[in-house]
Amino acid sequence: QQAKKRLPPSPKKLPVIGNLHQVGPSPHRSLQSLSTKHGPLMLLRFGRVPVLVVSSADAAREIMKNQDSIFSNRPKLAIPNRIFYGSKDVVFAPYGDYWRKMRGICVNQLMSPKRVQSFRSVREQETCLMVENIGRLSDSNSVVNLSDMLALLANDVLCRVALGRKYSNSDKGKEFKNMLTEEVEMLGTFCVGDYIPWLAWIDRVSGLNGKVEKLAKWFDRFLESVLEEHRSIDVGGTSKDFVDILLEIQQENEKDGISTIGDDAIKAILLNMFADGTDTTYSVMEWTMAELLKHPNTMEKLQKEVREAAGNKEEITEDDLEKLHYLKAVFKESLRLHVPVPLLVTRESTQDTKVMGYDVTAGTQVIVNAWSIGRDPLLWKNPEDFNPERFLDNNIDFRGMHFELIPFGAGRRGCPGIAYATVLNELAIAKLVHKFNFDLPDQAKKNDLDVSESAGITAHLKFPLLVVATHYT
Ligand code: HEM
Repeated sequence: QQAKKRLPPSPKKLPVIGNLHQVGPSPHRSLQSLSTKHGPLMLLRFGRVPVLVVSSADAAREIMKNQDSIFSNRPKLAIPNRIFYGSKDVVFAPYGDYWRKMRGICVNQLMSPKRVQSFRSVREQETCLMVENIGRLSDSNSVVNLSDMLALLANDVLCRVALGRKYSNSDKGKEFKNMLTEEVEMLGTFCVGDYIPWLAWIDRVSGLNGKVEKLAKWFDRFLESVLEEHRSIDVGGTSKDFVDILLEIQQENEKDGISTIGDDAIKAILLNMFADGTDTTYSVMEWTMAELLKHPNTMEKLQKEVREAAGNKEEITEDDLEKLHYLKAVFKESLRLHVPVPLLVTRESTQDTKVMGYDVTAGTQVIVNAWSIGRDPLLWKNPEDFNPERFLDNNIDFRGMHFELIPFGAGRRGCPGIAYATVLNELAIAKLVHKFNFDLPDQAKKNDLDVSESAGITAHLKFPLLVVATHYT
């Protein structure tokens, strides 16, 4: 029976670890190079776990559209399980009724178009503040660390939207930011015990378990205090933040006697938002600015479009974004080349099935290499070039319908934060290129801008983006 199975091609494995030794510090790159040898559907083994690696748009469509219901589970992994209160969140919750309920809250309550719209003033105030800060540095001829500015923007906006206020000016805020960085790093960390259970002691001895425990406890204390504050202070008529909304749902559920979402679920959702919603958003803005600095003609064309749309107005606003077609093309091109989460979020199959003629067994983990699909020469002409023009004469989009461009995933488990991320990104980039001309500091000019990638789950620039900004008048 077993012998009749037609499994996808696999590279050679080593005993015990399987193919783990072939996944280097940039897994999307090593998996891409393996897939050029073994094909767009490749079966690896990480320890005892079968892992299907998907590297073409057709294979991704098969997994995330045609057989989406079979591939909508997430594997239970030790680190997210500990951080998100036993997977009581949305991103890592197993596929089923609980996930459906939490996803519904995300899509209909927290991330609905109306709600995203209700935070317009937060976005406008925070982007204006960023422009003022850059303006001050420009007045004193100082170099601007644009990476820091954009990270602060993404963080401050989400803090206001989710928690009702910013924390960046306090010591607590600095700690919060460091903890978030650690959280994202932790989520990208490989836990030996997940794949080779009898070697789980390595995670204890290496100090990994202790670090995760410390982080989880810190966030728990922090979010407890946020919930307590919201319960004791009536925020009145101002627009509701995520904590207000989640506490309201909790109270209504209690009144109706429905199995309620507990405090742990609320804290888990909030942690999802920060882990998935800040680092990714800031990564796209940072890469976009880096590519614009590397491609002065593209920068000029974009500045022309934005400045013409602004006309005599002091500020470009969200109302103007709709007509900024070139800006949208720049955003897409940036997401194509620099997929913020290059391997998306791992899925897992819940039953035996066939994919493109190959047998895939239940319990197989599935990694979709969106980064590699975005650079597939069969889909994209000169894929390594940054060329927004490629999007001007077609309707290819990143909302999960066109599988050659899936930075937000697709299907049931696709990202519910697309609208939130898109409007903030477009507004921030439009404001920057409207108000300033940018150049590289002399030293960087000599060496040309280094756009290499850092290692880790989110692909950032390896070095902070330092620029000289001059006011455009
Ligand atoms: C540029 C910004 C962003 C990128 C590139 C991104 C990317 C992703 C990806 C790749 C997934 C997994 C999709 C899949 O399995 O098919 C995901 C899921 C998710 N994202 Fe995002 N995301 C971004 C922004 C946000 C924001 C701003 C939020 C909320 C504040 C958010 C909340 C979520 C949630 C809750 C899920 C889990 C969905 C589920 O499993 O049902 N994301 N995101």
